[in-house]
Amino acid sequence: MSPVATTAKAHSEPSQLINPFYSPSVGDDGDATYPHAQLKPFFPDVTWEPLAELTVEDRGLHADPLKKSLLGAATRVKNLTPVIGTELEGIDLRQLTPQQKDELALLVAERGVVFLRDQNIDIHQQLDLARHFGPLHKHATTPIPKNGLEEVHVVYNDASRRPEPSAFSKLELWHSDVTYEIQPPSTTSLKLLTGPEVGGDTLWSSGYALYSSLSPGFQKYLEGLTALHSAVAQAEGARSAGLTVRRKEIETIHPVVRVHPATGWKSVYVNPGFTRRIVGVPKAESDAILSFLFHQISENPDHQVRFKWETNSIAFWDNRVVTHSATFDFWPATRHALRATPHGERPLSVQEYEEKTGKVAKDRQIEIWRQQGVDVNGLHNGANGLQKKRGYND
Ligand SMILES: O=C(O)CCC(=O)C(=O)O
Ligand SMILES: [Fe+2]
Repeated sequence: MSPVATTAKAHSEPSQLINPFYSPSVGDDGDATYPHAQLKPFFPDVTWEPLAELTVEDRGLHADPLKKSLLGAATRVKNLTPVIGTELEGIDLRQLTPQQKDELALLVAERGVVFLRDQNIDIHQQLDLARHFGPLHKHATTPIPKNGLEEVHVVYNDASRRPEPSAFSKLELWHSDVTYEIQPPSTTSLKLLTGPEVGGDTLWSSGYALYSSLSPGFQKYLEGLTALHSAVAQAEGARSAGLTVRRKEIETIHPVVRVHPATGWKSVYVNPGFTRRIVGVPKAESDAILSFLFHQISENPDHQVRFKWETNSIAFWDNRVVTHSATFDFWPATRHALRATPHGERPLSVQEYEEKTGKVAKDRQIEIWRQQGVDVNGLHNGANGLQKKRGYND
């Protein structure tokens, strides 16, 4: 018999509702021919202690800023948009040296998300690579593989249940992973094992670009704020689907603008999936600010990249500086992917970063223009500065 209760629903996050897009987890029956049957979703009936404080030092801090060893080994380095997303060709992730792994961490930190195709790295090797970036996170509610690897988060959908798209909004699906944790994830990877011929793309949105798009007064205002991130709805969604919540749900307050330890760039750190309110301001103000930021995350195409997966594609994203959202347009096809999720540092506000490092935190866009020799005087940021000169809506 399958170890998975037939009523259990395979789901990834966020599951604020019982997510209709996630199909029931089926047992081994009929799976004999599926090569990844042992990696299909399974919900262990176990519980874990609260997470202890972890020592984490970002590997990007150890990297050559020019990333010569990694980029020199690639046959092609293709930026997919100016602000987010790079595809690397000619690299075999199984062959990376420690130096190249550090450079990959820095590249992901700078570009938000990095894609590689045709990677034969298996899940054990993917976990080992992830461990280079930090101690691995175990998710409290999403499925692990049937083979029992507790540090793997399984993404799985198939024909057995038809999605009901009207049940929740697309905005709610945008998230950064498990931001309610005290030390939320850093350089996270997802590898696609099986996917539809077309559809099932994933989108990422840059928190650096969102920060850069705001006016100086608003940037300063956000830099002084903190927000509450909550695991409660996700845990309740799991319980009402009959699943065991493996670690007690928590709520954590993080800065609204955090600084990436390796790039020193400021990034907006709220997300529709898990951020519930801004602390210490009237509720109406919190609702308005979060709604504005959430809509910028989900609707501003200038901040986004969209990836079309193939079997053996892998994405590395830095959960500290991007949000992401899957699409669910591929039913009845099967889509199966595995995630490895290192813990990062406790998020640092601008003030904390500057006090700790003695450095000044930067606006990514201004910094890049400065490097390109652009006269940035009077340009408080990218989009707004240029639009002012050009006129709106021309
Ligand atoms: O299915 C996807 O493309 C992404 C799912 C997701 O949000 C995750 O694995 O973190
Ligand atoms: Fe996610």
